[in-house]
Amino acid sequence: MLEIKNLHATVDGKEILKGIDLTVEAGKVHAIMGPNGSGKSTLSYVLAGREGYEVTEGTATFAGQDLLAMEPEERAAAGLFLAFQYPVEIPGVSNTTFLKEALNAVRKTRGEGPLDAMQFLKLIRARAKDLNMTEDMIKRAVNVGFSGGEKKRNEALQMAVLQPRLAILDETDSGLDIDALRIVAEGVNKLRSPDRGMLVITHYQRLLDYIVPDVVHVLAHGRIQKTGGKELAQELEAKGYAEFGVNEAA
Ligand SMILES: Nc1ncnc2c1ncn2[C@@H]1O[C@H](COP(=O)(O)OP(=O)(O)OP(=O)(O)O)[C@@H](O)[C@H]1O
Repeated sequence: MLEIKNLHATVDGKEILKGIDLTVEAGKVHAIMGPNGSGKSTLSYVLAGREGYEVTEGTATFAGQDLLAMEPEERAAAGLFLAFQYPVEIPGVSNTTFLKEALNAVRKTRGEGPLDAMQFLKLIRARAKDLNMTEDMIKRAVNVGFSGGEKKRNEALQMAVLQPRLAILDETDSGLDIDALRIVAEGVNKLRSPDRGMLVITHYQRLLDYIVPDVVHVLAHGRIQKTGGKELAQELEAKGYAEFGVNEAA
């Protein structure tokens, strides 16, 4: 599904990723944990194709395609989804309009016809209900005036509607209260499927109590330093990241 080899990337001329090797198989949930400033968000931005992040060495293939050669919108259309750590606000564009356009663009790539307004409304209402989101929230402009937790729920809604092949969740737990965390995690768990891969980036083991990962990686100093099963997350919670040293930037 996703195969990253020796990935190096710089931001403003500073090398942040220093040789990442990571394979996410279909049907698996991989978690990345690591101290502040270790490069977790940088990795997700590089995979999504965000401007300003320059890959200097290495490769990343997604479903057999050269991911790094694709434009960001081609990556999204091919089924890559990134739930942002800081979701952006889009004034003047309603959640419903935004998601309908996004879904129909993805459907087009899959060779499927567009959903009409009624079909789409039925879909988004059902998915919003699963996440305890009100009708008002799906009609409002994307993330405008949403609380931190509501924005994270909205990311989960986007993912539930778009049904990506590979979902990357960047600190989706931050800003969520305990009930919202459970609801969002349930939403994510519903999306677990044999043909979908997931990469969950988090600081805390708490999220991983709800979204139980198959594999856990520790990212520190721009590289994967350790890989293990779900028990590695518990170990980190107990011991912290001391054994991996403190990041220069932290
Ligand atoms: N535009 C930039 N210019 C210089 N350095 C940057 C820039 N953007 C990010 N960095 C640096 O890259 C490093 C990695 O940042 P990144 O956001 O990937 O870390 P992270 O592991 O996601 O951290 P956190 O857990 O705190 O969210 C940090 O030291 C950060 O200061």
